[in-house]
Amino acid sequence: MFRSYLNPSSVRSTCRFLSSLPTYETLKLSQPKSHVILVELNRPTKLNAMDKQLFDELKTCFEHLNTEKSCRAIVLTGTGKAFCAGIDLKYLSNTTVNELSQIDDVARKALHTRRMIQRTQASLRAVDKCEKPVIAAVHGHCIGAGVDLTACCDIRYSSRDASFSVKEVDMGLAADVGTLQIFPKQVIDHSLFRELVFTSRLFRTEEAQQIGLISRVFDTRDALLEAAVSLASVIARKSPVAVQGSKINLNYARDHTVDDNFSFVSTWNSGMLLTEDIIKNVMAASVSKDKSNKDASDGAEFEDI
Ligand SMILES: CC/C=C\C=C\CC(=O)SCCNC(=O)CCNC(=O)[C@H](O)C(C)(C)COP(=O)(O)OP(=O)(O)OC[C@H]1O[C@@H](n2cnc3c(N)ncnc32)[C@H](O)[C@@H]1OP(=O)(O)O
Repeated sequence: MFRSYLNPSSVRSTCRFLSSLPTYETLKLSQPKSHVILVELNRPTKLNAMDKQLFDELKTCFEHLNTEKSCRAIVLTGTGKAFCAGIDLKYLSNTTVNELSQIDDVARKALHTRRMIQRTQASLRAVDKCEKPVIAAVHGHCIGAGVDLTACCDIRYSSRDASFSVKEVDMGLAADVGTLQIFPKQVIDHSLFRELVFTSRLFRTEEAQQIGLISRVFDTRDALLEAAVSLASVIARKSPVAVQGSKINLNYARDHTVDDNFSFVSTWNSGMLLTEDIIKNVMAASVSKDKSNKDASDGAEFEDI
């Protein structure tokens, strides 16, 4: 289906790029538009539940895309009928029951568990830390670690059929890979968010929009993917210096004080304002003014980073 997004001018760079991509068993990668990479969680028979291999491959993949010049924006979705049904329950029970049963000392059990949690955190944080904007396109079930994964994305769209659950309380734990660490800095309706966390109850797109988890809802999955890819393509045509600098500053601002944020951006822009992209944008804007173009950066082409 995504081949239909390809246009002839992007085919050559697509082939060059795809041939250099590593392949994954639990992820499917494609390039629907120039500089846009579609990453699909690919365990459809398990509703894309995340096992050790998927966690590991997700980390490798996003660390690779972070430095891949041909990638400027990413759409993250799931194959099959769900976005993600959370952590793989077999993997969870294997790591929390089987592996721990072979360790006697309680401190060593704790350290073993801590390492597993930190490995899982590093996997999802690779999405958060990736300097290219990541758009989550959510359909069907989005449960537990699936919600954590969306917390690590920059923009979240969904189809009308999406349903969500912050399932961790019902599993007997506090969510530890994104939902409780990132969303409290972003959600609008904290009262409803806390209700959803404490009850683990399923919620639909209306409430997901109310808390600010989802910004746009589409009637069908095709419409969702088309909109997500098209948004990614708009972002990918902008100056990558400006877009990636904006993501770095947004993430920094989320994690620091206002004083720190002003200080950081003054140092950041003392170098970045020297970019040729500013000249290109100014020139494109003056041309576009003549032609009444609505997008100031239309017509400007920017070097890969
Ligand atoms: C360090 C800790 C880090 C992270 C912790 C995260 C915590 C969590 O993620 S908690 C959430 C865990 N997930 C769940 O509890 C969801 C379990 N799944 C379901 O409840 C249902 O599958 C469903 C999502 C409601 C969908 O139901 P339905 O449409 O009827 O499909 P099924 O027939 O149940 O599923 C199809 C197929 O997928 C397998 N599967 C679904 N979810 C998981 C999962 N989480 N882990 C492993 N496998 C899963 C299910 O077993 C079926 O497989 P078969 O081989 O066909 O049996």
